[in-house]
Amino acid sequence: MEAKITVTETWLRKHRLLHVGATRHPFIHRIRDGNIDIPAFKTWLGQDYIFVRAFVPFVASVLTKAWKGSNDGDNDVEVILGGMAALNDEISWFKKEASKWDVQLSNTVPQKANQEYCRFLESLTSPEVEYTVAIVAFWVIETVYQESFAHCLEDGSKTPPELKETCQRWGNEGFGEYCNSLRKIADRQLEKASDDAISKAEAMFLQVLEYEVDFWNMSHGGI
Ligand SMILES: Cc1ncc(CN)c(N)n1
Repeated sequence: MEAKITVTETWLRKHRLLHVGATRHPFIHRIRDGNIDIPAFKTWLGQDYIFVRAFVPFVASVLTKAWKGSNDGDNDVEVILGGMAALNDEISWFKKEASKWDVQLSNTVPQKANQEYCRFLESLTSPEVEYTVAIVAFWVIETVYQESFAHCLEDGSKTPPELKETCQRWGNEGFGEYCNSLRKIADRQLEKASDDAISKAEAMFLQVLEYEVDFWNMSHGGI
């Protein structure tokens, strides 16, 4: 018997070009090919630290929605809580990495694309954004980084040794399993969602991919 195609699978097929654009961006290709220019990496590092700090309240809002909107037997709260714990480590890692690369985090000003993305995240904390839509956004945000950085660790990649730890942070198997758990939660929610909620969630899927592309663009001179 053929496995049933999930909603997220249909979106990934339908919007393949945009998905590839977000997960195989030139910034990632340059890391993987060993051609990354260090100022671009440092720009990404400083900007992503700002993003991650804004990501925490968004994840907290998803956690609240999971607590209200999932059943006792589901482990949504545990999965999201695990993500929050990882973010705590991530913030410490950014501080350590910034000092290694001589990036002054306190002097880093968010660029336009980052400001807009952070503002968007803040808008998603509203109780009016349903759990299904919020969990889709969360899954896409985490998965773009997982797929992008895992690509830099595949056989044949020429990622410079000093950037391997960065790629491991999101490209490791454990992070991949966590992203799969988020995807399963999203698909379970989508299975029981109204047509209207599914359309909103699909629009969210596309919007997050676009924000991610703009975010990568920033690191190589885009605004
Ligand atoms: C822009 C962006 N997107 C996703 C992630 C993964 N948490 C991140 N750190 N930064």
